[in-house]
Amino acid sequence: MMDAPPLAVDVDGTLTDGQGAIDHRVLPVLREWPAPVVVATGKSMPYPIALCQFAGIEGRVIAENGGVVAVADTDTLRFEGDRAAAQAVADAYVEAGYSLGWREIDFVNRWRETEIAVAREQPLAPLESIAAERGLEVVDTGYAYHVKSPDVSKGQGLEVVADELGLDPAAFLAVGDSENDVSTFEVAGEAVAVANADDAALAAADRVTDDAYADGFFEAIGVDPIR
Ligand SMILES: O=C(O)COP(=O)(O)O
Ligand SMILES: [Mg+2]
Repeated sequence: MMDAPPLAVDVDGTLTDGQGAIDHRVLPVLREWPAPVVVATGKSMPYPIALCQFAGIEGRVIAENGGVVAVADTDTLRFEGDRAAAQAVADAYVEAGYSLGWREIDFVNRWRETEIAVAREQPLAPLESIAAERGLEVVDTGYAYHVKSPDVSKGQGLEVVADELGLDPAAFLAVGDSENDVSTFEVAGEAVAVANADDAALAAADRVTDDAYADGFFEAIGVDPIR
């Protein structure tokens, strides 16, 4: 086998099962991967940082769809996007009679610093029009609607992380499942969508796995996990 490439890996739908639970078999695989692993997610920062911590890997994280980038190796923490603008969209959406759809104590947005996420059970059209009025966009990850600045993306985050690590972004193998992974797929040298991916990710991928979720991730990186 050729040298293992650095990985840019999505979380929800890629390292998880269909219910959002991490497939425990990914933890030793991430830890033993011989090249850098970058976790690139729409979730807020504490989730991927905790994943890195508990998997025993260096904290190299793209959170909030690129809004927050952390590279422990170089003591880097970078923010993009506009939380206040996203909050104004959320406020106007609630003002118009809708709800963000989370529980009263909102762990989805509590530590979110550059965007706002809305539950997918909530109406999308008014959220999109309110966001567009304010120059923001809504991205559907299959797990939440994210109200974000259009110039922020996981792919831009990957360019920052690669630069910090002294790597060419084109050296990365990216694995993901949704619209918010398309920018990563464009920046990475090789892009693999897992079988459960949405149409945007399928169209942007160089390869699509036969297996779904974490099994698709293992297939994408050519690893046979211990069960
Ligand atoms: O937070 C989400 O909505 C999706 O997260 P993901 O980018 O790890 O799939
Ligand atoms: Mg995903």
